[in-house]
Parts: sequence; structure tokens; C-alpha cells
Amino acid sequence: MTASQPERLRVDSERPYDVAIGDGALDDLPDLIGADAQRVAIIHPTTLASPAESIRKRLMNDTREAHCIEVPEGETAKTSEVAAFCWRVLGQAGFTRSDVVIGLGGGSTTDLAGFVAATWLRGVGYVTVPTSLLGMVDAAVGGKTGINTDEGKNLVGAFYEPRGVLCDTTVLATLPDNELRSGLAEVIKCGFIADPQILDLVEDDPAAALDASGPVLAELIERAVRVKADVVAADLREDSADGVGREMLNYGHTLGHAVERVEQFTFRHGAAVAIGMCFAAQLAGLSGRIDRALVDRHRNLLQVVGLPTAYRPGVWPELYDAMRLDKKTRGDRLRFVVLDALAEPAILSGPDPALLTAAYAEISR
Ligand SMILES: NC(=O)c1ccc[n+]([C@@H]2O[C@H](COP(=O)([O-])OP(=O)(O)OC[C@H]3O[C@@H](n4cnc5c(N)ncnc54)[C@H](O)[C@@H]3O)[C@@H](O)[C@H]2O)c1
Ligand SMILES: O=C(O)C(=O)C[C@@H](O)[C@H](O)[C@H](O)COP(=O)(O)O
Ligand SMILES: [Zn+2]
Repeated sequence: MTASQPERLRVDSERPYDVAIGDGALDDLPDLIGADAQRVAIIHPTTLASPAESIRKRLMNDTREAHCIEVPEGETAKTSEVAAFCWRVLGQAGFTRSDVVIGLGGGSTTDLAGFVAATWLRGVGYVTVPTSLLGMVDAAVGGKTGINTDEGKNLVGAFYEPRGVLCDTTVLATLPDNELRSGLAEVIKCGFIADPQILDLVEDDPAAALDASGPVLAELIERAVRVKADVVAADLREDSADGVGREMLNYGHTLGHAVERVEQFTFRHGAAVAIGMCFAAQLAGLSGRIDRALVDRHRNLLQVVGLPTAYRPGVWPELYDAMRLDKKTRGDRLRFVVLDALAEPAILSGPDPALLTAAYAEISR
């Protein structure tokens, strides 16, 4: 009997690459690193020190040295201080342009590692090895890298594509439940903006969608990666002259990122995006773009997998202030991704302030 091969989804972008999904995906690592690299750095959080060390040992040989760079857990790694620490390690180890950085971890780690790879010597080889659901379906794919500043999420960064994305889904067995739910928020986002079958799968069997080793989550991962890969292949740099383009992947993020900032980056990203999608659905519902059933579908679906759908009242000025630095904002004009119908994303540009506060009232009762 032969072991099953990982599924491969192509990202047909400026420099096409594959997302390998499944047991054995990591076997691609030596080929992606290539024969020229004499040095490899694995950037990882403390929790993943043991798998990082196993990878380091596998990659060491007579002509190549491999280093582990341990960074803080989660969002606390996405700072200029931690990026500077990584640059110092690369400098002291003599990393040149033929050497390679690997990001091993959740989305926070791969955002940081990608930014370090993009900026060291203005760009060295980069491979992502996402270990969280959110990392696999979203953060590790598509080349958005970056760090936070006190003023907001991902305010400093670069578009920098990896050579490959290796998703060994067996690692999801150790992922805490709340992290799995957080990742499911981005999966559900893909359902609302592009692939409604995702929504049917979650509604039909929410428990199966949260079973890390089951076939339903495996199908959801592939569907979400397909959505992301197709969108970024068509509009890598989020500057589409034709339609919504990559900005559709920002569904729920305008308010979501503001919630993260108001909560000083202690909120799970997916949880904040879930609230943000409910807010965006209210914007579309109150302005007559979608019917009440589709607005309610957002709340019901997110609630059934244990995600938050409401936020505390009384902080609108702080949320509004944070949204002014959203990357979709142009001048003083806020812009939101909304739906005109299921899987028909559109941009709501410069909405009436009364519409915004009415939508906030709906989600903060
Ligand atoms: N670049 C993009 O396109 C993009 C897309 C979506 C989200 N993001 C970013 O991703 C981040 C969120 O990523 P996340 O949800 O993966 O969170 P995370 O990276 O903060 O990880 C959450 C926690 O889970 C741990 N963890 C990861 N894999 C594990 C495993 N297999 N077993 C046990 N613990 C594990 C991490 O070490 C961390 O402590 C946010 O910063 C968000 O802005 C980026
Ligand atoms: O890949 C994209 O494009 C996205 O918008 C995906 C989001 O899920 C992700 O959180 C991204 O980091 C947000 O990007 P930002 O440009 O709003 O910081
Ligand atoms: Zn996101």
C-alpha cells in the first residue's frame, strides 16, 4: 500500500507556487530550499520549538547549516523589535541572497517571517509552513506579510510571495479549540464572498467542521485555499482596476482590525473578523443590498461554530478612529467590503455616518 500524496493547489501568481495540503507535505521542503542555499533559518514560536528542531535536524547536512529563531507567541511576535531581533540573527549567521527563511507557525509567525524574508537584503527565499487552520487557509498563502504598530494591524509590510506553502494537516491535532474556531471564521468568509458550498458544509454538520482530523474540515481547507489562490493570482497587489479584486478577502476586516486594535491585539483575529462580518452584513442589510435572511445567516452560522457575533457598546469613537487607518481607506473616505448578494462582494465607499452607527447599534445591543 502506498501512502497518499498531499493535494497540490497552484497559485498562478507573478511567481507561481503550490500549496501542498496533507500528510507528507513537508517532504517538499528540501526541493523548495534548493541546492544553492548554504543557510536556512526556521522562524517559529516557543510552542513549536520541538517540530522546529526536527526540521532543523532534517535540513542540516555537510554543505548547509540550519538555525532556529524562536520568537514570541502569536500577535506579540508582529513587532518591529522582534523583526529587528530576526535581522540581527540573520546578520550574525551571515545570511546571503541565496539563503532561505522558513516561517513555521500560525499566521502571526508567518506574517513576521515573510516580512523578515522580504526585507533582509531586500529579499531572500521564503517558504511557509503554516501550523494553524487560519495560517493554512489564509495567512500563509498570497504574499501579504507584515507587522503591527501601536496604531493598528499590519500597518508595516510588503507583498512578498513564498516559494511554496506546506500544510501538514496532522499538526492541527494539537491546535487549541479556540484557534480552530478562529481559523474557521476565515473559511466562512470565503463562503460568503465566493464559495457558498462552504456555508452549506458548515451548516450541515458544524461539529464535523470543527473535527481537525475529519474529512469535512479537509474539504473546507481545500475550498478556502482555492478561493484565496484564485483571488490573489488575479490581483496580487490589491490594486485591481477591474471590480473588487483582492479587497474581497478583507470582508469583515475593516471593523475586525479595529476591534483588534481597541482590544490591544489580545483578541483572536478570526473572532474579530466574525464580528466584522456581522457588521458588514448589517451595513448591506440596512442599505437594502441584501435581505434579512442573508444578514441572519451570518450570525447563525458564526454562532453555531462558537464565534462571537456581537461587540460591546460605547466604543464607537475608538473603533472609528482605528478604521481611518484601514488600508482600504482613501483620504477621509472609509471603504467597506459588503455583499450585493451571496458570493457577490462589492465596495461600499464613504458610507453615511448614520448607516455606520446604525450597524454598530445592531451588533452591540
Ligand atoms: N497575511 C495574510 O494574508 C493573513 C491572513 C489572515 C490572517 N493573518 C494574520 O494571522 C494572524 C493570526 O494567525 P493565527 O490565527 O494562526 O494565530 P497565531 O499565529 O497567533 O497562532 C495562535 C497560537 O496558536 C499556536 N499554534 C499554532 N499552530 C499550532 C499547533 N499546530 N499546535 C499548537 N499550537 C499552535 C501559536 O503558536 C499561537 O500561540 C493575525 O496576525 C492575522 O492578522 C494574515
Ligand atoms: O489576503 C488578503 O488580502 C486578506 O485581506 C486576508 C485577510 O484575512 C488577512 O487578515 C490580511 O492580513 C488582511 O490584510 P490587511 O491588508 O487588511 O492588513
Ligand atoms: Zn484575516
